[in-house]
This record gives sequence, structure tokens and C-alpha cells, in this order.
Amino acid sequence: MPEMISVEEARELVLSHIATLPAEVVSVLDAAGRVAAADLHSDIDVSPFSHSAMDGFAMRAAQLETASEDAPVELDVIDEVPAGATFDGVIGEGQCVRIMTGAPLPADADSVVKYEIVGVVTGDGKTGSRVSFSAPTKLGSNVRAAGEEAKAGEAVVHAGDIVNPAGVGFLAGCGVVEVPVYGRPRVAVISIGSELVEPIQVPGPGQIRNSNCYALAACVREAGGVPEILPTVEDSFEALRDVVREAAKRCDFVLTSGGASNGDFDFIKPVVDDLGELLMTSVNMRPGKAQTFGLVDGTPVFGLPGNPAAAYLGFQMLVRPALRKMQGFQRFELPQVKARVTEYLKKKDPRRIYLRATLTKDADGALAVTPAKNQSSGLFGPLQQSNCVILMPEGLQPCEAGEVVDCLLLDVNEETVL
Ligand SMILES: Nc1nc2c(c(=O)[nH]1)N[C@H]1C(S)=C(S)[C@@H](COP(=O)(O)OP(=O)(O)OC[C@H]3O[C@@H](n4cnc5c(N)ncnc54)[C@H](O)[C@@H]3O)O[C@H]1N2
Ligand code: MOO
Repeated sequence: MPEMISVEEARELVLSHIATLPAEVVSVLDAAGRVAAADLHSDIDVSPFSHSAMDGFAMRAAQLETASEDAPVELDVIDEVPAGATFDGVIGEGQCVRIMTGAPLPADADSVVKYEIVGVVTGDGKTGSRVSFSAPTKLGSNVRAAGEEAKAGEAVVHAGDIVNPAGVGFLAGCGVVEVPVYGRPRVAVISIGSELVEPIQVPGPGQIRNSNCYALAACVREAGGVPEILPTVEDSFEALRDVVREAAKRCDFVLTSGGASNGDFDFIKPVVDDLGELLMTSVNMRPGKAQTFGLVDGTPVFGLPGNPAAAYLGFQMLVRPALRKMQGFQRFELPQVKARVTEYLKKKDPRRIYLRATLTKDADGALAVTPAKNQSSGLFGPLQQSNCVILMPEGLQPCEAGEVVDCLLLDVNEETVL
């Protein structure tokens, strides 16, 4: 196993050990944001019948061919058809049918003229009235064709498609009420550290609150997974081994934070090595060099570093892609834009650096990016206030103010096209 690998190599390594979860069937509403695991077919034509797109009058366009301001064509209104009803009669020459939006087009009609541009000669425009048309209408005007959106038996959503809220409506209209989608991974979220106390507690001497667990569980949720926060584990090889072994049996993915470095009390690497196969220990990124990955009984186990920003960015770069692959998503790169950096950026560490930063757009649409003042890997605050990270490539090349840099957007789906 190489000592330190690049972020891209790490992502590839992780993804190569991740399988898509089996499909499960959910109600169409719960399919929103999920990936379809099979082609989904409409049981009927959508819409099932040709219908009017306007409230107006239905007739054949040919009846109005000669209509003009000077010589309007007058027709008798022989019936009225609201949405939900049908007109089964015959529309003779000199006749039309009053029709409402959504009502089936009478078999004899091919066009609809909205009532705002129709004159009433006698009556109130309803059945028994006489109405006038002062212009011809186009064949098929204001008619929505049967099967315009889907034909009976047609695949309307394909395996691998992400169902969005509009898709939920589309599927419902096609009679698809149960949808096979790839499963959501159950993710055990484990904090490691004898110094940790729960957020409801006030830390005593040498103690800090366990914040990683909550951030990481939120990250899991946002990535589509189902987090299960486990009790904090003290810095003990045996204690950690027992917890990881049990979690790997019950869950689809085990995520730890802390104890990933080389200190005297850092045990995630030896635990994964002991229980299964240790595949990665270190990635060329800052923050977040200490990134452990391996398999325990075939379950992926990822050990993030303890420092909050290092854990968070390790998650975004390496764990989120894994959880997305499990759910059938196919894009794993965070959306990236170029922007001018507003200040000089020094580069003392040759690792790839992800600077927490804020991207803004000026009145002309030009993007500018400003790094957060405090880049300590021990802080969540600057991430809460940032909307991107600046990617400073490997090496020691600094960056002048005004230079164009690559920015990876946070809190945006990988499918976003910029
Ligand atoms: N000799 C060296 N020491 C360290 C190196 C190094 O290269 N050589 N790397 C440093 C870097 S960078 C990081 S990141 C950390 C990663 O180490 P660990 O994963 O073992 O992290 P811990 O030591 O357990 O914790 C680091 C830091 O984060 C706090 N922490 C831990 N868990 C939580 C939590 N759940 N919620 C909030 N904060 C947490 C912990 O108290 C420490 O302050 O190693 C450096 N050392
Ligand atoms: O993993 Mo550390 O800085 O690289 O936080």
C-alpha cells in the first residue's frame, strides 16, 4: 500500500470497492431525489385523450376559413362540454360546441377558439346561443393531442435516471405509483476520542464537545444516506475493534472520525487492518491527510481525521462519492468554477490545499473568491460561512491576487451544470 496517494487516486480506490445497493420499492412520492433501478412504463397514453387547452368553442378549422372582420362566420352553440364530461353528438356545418379547458375534444372538432376573441350574437354564449368568429383559426389550435407526453407502454423514466419532483408528477400521471429505486446506505457514524463529551454537556478540563458526529450525520443525510449515530468510543484498540466489527455487520458503511493519525492513541488503522483489509491510510490533501479506508467483512469502513474541517472535507471528497455510488448516482465530482481570488495566497505545504472560501458575483457576472481568514483544520465555523473551497494544486506555487483559481462548490449536487 503506497504511503500517500492523490485525491483522485483515493476516490478511484474507494469507488472501486463500492457496489450499488440492491433496489427497493418505494411509493412514488418517496422516489424524489432517488435513482430509478428499472425502466418505468406508462400504462396509458398521457394525456389519455385529446383535449382543449382553453375555455372556448370547438369546431373544425375549415368552418372558419372565410372568417374576417368584415364577414364574420356565425355558428350555433349546440352544447357545452366541461372537463370530466364528453360530447358524443355530431357537430354539423354552422355549429360549434362550447368547451372548457381539459375537456375532451369532440370527435367532429379539430380546433378550439378561446372565448375572449369570439363575439356573442344572441344569447349568453352558452348552449342555444349564436356566436361569431372574425378570423380563421389554425388547424389544431388550442388542442393538446392524446399521448403528447407518453404513449401507453412507453418507458417514461429509465433505469439510472434521477427522479425529480416533476418526475414524481409525471410518473403519477403514467400510473406508476410504486417505484424501484436503489437503496439508501445505512451509515454507522462513530466518533473516536476519550476527550469527547456530548453537545448537551459542558466540557470539563481537557474535554471537548463531539461535534463531528452531528456534522457527519448531516453530511450522510444530505448525500442520501441514513445515518446511525453510535455512542462515542474511547481511544482503545479493543473498544474500537468491537464497535467497528459490530457496525460492519449491521450497516452498509462505517464512518469514523478521529484516531486516524499516527499518535499513541490512534487506532482506526490497526483496527481495520486487524478486522479486514486496510486499503488506504493517507491522502495528499490539506486539511485531511489522515484518511483511512478498508473493508471489514466486505463492508466499507472509512476513518476520517478528527479535526473537524479535515473530517468534513474528507467526507466531501471521498465518502460522499461512495455513498452516491451505492445509491446509483453516476456523478461524483463537485461542480467547479473559475474565479479571481481577491488576495495573495501563500503555499507553504506541498499538499493539495482546499481553502474554505466565499464565492461572489459582481454586477457584470464576474466571479470573485475570498478565502476565510482562519484556515485551521480544527474549525467548523469557517465552513459554515463558506460556499466553496479554493483548490490550490500540489506543489509550492503561491497565487497572486487577481489570479484565476479553481473553486469547488459546496452544498450543490454533482449533477449541477454551470
Ligand atoms: N505528529 C503528527 N501529528 C499530527 C499530524 C501529523 O502529520 N503528524 N497530523 C495532524 C493532522 S493534520 C490531523 S487532521 C490530525 C488527525 O489525527 P486524528 O485523526 O488522529 O485526530 P485526533 O487526534 O483524534 O483529533 C484531532 C483533533 O480533532 C478533535 N476531534 C476529534 N474528534 C472530534 C469530534 N468528534 N468532534 C470534535 N472534535 C474532534 C480532537 O480533539 C483533536 O483536537 O492529527 C494531527 N497530528
Ligand atoms: O488532516 Mo489535517 O490538517 O491535514 O487537519
